[in-house]
Amino acid sequence: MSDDLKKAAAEAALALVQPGMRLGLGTGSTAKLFVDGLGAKVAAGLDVLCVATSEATQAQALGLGIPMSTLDETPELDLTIDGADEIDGALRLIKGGGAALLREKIVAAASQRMIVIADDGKQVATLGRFPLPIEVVPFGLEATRRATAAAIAAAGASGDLVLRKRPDGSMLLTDGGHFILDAHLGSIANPERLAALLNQVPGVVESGLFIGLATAAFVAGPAGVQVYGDVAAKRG
Ligand SMILES: O=C(CO)[C@H](O)[C@H](O)COP(=O)(O)O
Repeated sequence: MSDDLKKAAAEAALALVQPGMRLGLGTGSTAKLFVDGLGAKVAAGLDVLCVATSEATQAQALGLGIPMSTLDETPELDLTIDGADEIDGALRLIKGGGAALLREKIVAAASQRMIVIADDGKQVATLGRFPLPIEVVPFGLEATRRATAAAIAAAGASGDLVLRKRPDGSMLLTDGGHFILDAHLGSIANPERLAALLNQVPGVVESGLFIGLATAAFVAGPAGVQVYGDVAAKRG
């Protein structure tokens, strides 16, 4: 998808940033464009304090001179801007294509508002065409894989679970030192039930189902940027 659409979504989100805000910075190519734009604003004098959702975003932000904090020092954030792999009509998301789902979910949950920025290729009627990332601890991998498959079946879904590797064939490790199983489900009829069942599997750290976290989305298409949800709404 063209960078122009991602940039348009990122710029719409940049317009929401106010001096003094505590921001969560997402991960991925769309979030990277937002961080680039934020860096330019900081260079021009904007005062913000940010928390990154990955080591990659942390390095990018520090390189741009953006003041960075941690959730230990700054446990409550005003606004998180992040990308997504899929968005449905209820602002439910699949995230984790960039392997940052765990920190992304922790940062989103610590934010009053989470606004998704994406191109319109990410919009779906039903989640699941994008393989669902499931972060698991390395210990007991095969047992966890079987229990995860059983949880997926209990939620009425099915599909291969593929251990994510790097392009060079080595095992992918997340920033937290975990593995990722990508669940190729095709469609997820009941995301809430699947998320709840996955969360009960010992060894599963988190799934890439983000439910009730995004408060709004800027989705860029050829006709411009569409706004979904309420950009001012805060999570209760
Ligand atoms: O969840 C993510 C990383 O873990 C990303 O937000 C998601 O993969 C979208 O990335 P991109 O903007 O590059 O399409």
